[in-house]
Amino acid sequence: MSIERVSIIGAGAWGTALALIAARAGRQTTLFVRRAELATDISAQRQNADYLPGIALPEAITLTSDLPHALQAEAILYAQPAQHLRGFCRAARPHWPGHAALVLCAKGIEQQSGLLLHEIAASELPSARVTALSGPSFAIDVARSLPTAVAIAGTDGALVDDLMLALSHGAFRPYGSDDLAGVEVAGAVKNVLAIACGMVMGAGLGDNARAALITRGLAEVSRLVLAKGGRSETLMGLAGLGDLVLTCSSPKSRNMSLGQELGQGRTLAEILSQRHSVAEGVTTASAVVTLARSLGVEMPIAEAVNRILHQGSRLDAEVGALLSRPLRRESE
Ligand SMILES: NC(=O)c1ccc[n+]([C@@H]2O[C@H](COP(=O)([O-])OP(=O)(O)OC[C@H]3O[C@@H](n4cnc5c(N)ncnc54)[C@H](O)[C@@H]3O)[C@@H](O)[C@H]2O)c1
Ligand SMILES: O=P(O)(O)OC[C@H](O)CO
Repeated sequence: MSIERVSIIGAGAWGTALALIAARAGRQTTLFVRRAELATDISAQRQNADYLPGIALPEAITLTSDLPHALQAEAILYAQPAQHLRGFCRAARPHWPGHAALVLCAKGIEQQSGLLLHEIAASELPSARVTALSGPSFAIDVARSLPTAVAIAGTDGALVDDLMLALSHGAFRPYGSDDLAGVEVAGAVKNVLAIACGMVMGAGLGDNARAALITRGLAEVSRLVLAKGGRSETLMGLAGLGDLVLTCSSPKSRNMSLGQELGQGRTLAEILSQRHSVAEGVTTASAVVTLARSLGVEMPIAEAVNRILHQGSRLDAEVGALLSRPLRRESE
């Protein structure tokens, strides 16, 4: 299938960057904005001042707040926060075009159910051909045309190939994968681990501690990926190690910077009250704990992050508990 029309749902930083990718690749590009006045503002100013200030949006990107109109496309890229996917699917269902691809570009797990995003889409939007786009990709770097590689995953190989062709251009390079579950789990859990890394950096626990967290975090994500039917090779790829390293090493990450502020002693409520950007790891932390427990997967770092974020536990107590766990073989 030739993909000419690409619509992006959500005009946050990532949705806006994805619209730039599609337009630069020569696609007929529509960016769906929930609020009509914001669509008018962005259209008039040709920039998204709230989420990607200073980045010019070409005329080739059409802004709309009319969902049925936005759904007139061969590929529909979902770029709102993960917790809103179910609501989007329900709103889109009556208007969903026959064979359109749904590309999940959010990174998270549903808090109530512990479901992955493709599982929500399969139940709420059964006619959609579901794929996911994930990997190390700060929106601002993509918007500035800095070199970026991502994974596009789906079980329909021909569709994955079509999406790669439709979105690749210049410095933006997608790789294909058939491991939808692996790519999704890796992309969601890295946000929780980035909060953990931010906390240890904010508390001054040092680079050794962060490297240990990244490595042991990778071990626990691997267990969850395998339990969800994904493959361990995916963890060595862009959506796995690539995104984990990026997000756990840069204060440009909203998740890592939120963790840093927590590590410096601020409360979650204070931090969230001063931000308008999403840090998906906050909701994913409890979702991943629910999911891991239901599958009998041990995830001590995610459990610790969840207790600090949502149950009032202290960082020093959680670090002490992690360090005093029984000694074991690294590959167990
Ligand atoms: N920013 C990045 O660099 C980046 C890169 C890759 C993936 N992502 C993922 O993309 C998703 C969106 O992140 P972002 O960075 O664009 O967010 P953002 O913080 O820049 O923007 C917030 C977005 O949430 C939307 N929103 C707020 N309340 C909503 C509601 N009630 N219903 C529906 N939408 C609502 C806003 O319209 C806006 O699109 C997240 O899952 C994130 O993990 C972000
Ligand atoms: O800013 P973050 O922490 O949401 O990370 C953004 C992207 O997921 C990085 O790949």
